[in-house]
Amino acid sequence: MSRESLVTQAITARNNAYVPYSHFKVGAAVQTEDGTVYTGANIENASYGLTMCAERNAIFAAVCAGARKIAAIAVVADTDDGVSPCGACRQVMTEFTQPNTPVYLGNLHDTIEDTTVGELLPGAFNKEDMHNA
Ligand SMILES: O=c1ccn([C@H]2C[C@H](O)[C@@H](CO)O2)c(=O)[nH]1
Ligand SMILES: [Zn+2]
Repeated sequence: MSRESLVTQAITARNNAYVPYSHFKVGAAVQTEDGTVYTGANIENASYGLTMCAERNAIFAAVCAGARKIAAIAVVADTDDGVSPCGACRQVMTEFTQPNTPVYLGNLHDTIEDTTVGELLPGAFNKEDMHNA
């Protein structure tokens, strides 16, 4: 699947964002190692801190379906440049990817910035660091 196609699926997923507080819709799509795509959108709550980001919803959908390895991630929002994932999402991306896993940061105007999970969170804490786990 092309990066454009993954971004297009993230843009479609964004339509279902639930954002009555910020009015800032975000969409995400992740491709697993077998090629299946899972999508997510941000879901807010009257208790603001319970909000869940689009990226994590997409990753968790893949993991709930049994996937453990994610091969590519796309995130989109109505931003001037590609949207920048929050720190929590960067850490969750790290759990199911490799440092060189591509991340496509898009907007609604055909911008796609290419980066990687390792560039988004250098020096991330990861499960290989935990000798006793
Ligand atoms: O990468 C991001 C950045 C923000 N948000 C959401 C959280 C909240 O609903 C809204 C404003 O922060 O955007 C995401 O889903 N992903
Ligand atoms: Zn986030």
